[in-house]
Amino acid sequence: MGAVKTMETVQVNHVESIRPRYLVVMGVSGTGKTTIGVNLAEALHWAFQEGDSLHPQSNVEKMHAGVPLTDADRWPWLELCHEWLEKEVAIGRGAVLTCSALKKVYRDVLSRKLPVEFVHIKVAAEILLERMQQRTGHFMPPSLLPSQLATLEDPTDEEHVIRVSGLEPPDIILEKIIEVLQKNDTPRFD
Ligand SMILES: Nc1ncnc2c1ncn2[C@@H]1O[C@H](COP(=O)(O)OP(=O)(O)OP(=O)(O)O)[C@@H](O)[C@H]1O
Ligand SMILES: O=C(O)[C@H](O)[C@@H](O)[C@H](O)[C@H](O)CO
Repeated sequence: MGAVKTMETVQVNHVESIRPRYLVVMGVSGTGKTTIGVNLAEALHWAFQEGDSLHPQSNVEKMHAGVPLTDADRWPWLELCHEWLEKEVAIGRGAVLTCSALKKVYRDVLSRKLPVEFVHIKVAAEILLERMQQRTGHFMPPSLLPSQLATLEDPTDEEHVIRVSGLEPPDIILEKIIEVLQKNDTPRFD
């Protein structure tokens, strides 16, 4: 993939019409959560947090060693992610967090008492493997992709989920997400 186009090169009109929202860009490793999340937050002038940065070092070392995380490994991390979202909701400026959020119960932690919505990026497994193999300097080994896919509970039937294909170029994905945010402005109050 070529360098991700900066948002200046992407036609993003009337972003000011989008009210502050709190999005978790989710999906298995390699789907493009960071690539999309960073640029989405930049385009919307919202806060951004890389969920991976909230992992304790023990989790990073475990994944780097090719060992899948367990629920027990993830609960404290998910609570830190929730805490960040809660802080941003209180500020009220809009925010984007990247977090794999593989299971429904994980998504329930992230959205607990908060108007959190999810953007699920979907990419075919063989493309994910290729991307992870080509990626350099990242702690996540491609060998963990099968466990990521096996753990994922697809949020197909869940509410408050924006679904996008991660196969298109990042700038197109960004435009599509922003279009959905502009068209579907139903606040989440459950
Ligand atoms: N839409 C895209 N088209 C092609 N390549 C992409 C796209 N989005 C991301 N990539 C590439 O795929 C790799 C994974 O992207 P990225 O790190 O953003 O994914 P991620 O979901 O955050 O991964 P992880 O959860 O492992 O951190 C990177 O090398 C990135 O440049
Ligand atoms: O829940 C998990 O198993 C982990 O969070 C992984 O998803 C990593 O964060 C990420 O994918 C790094 O590549």
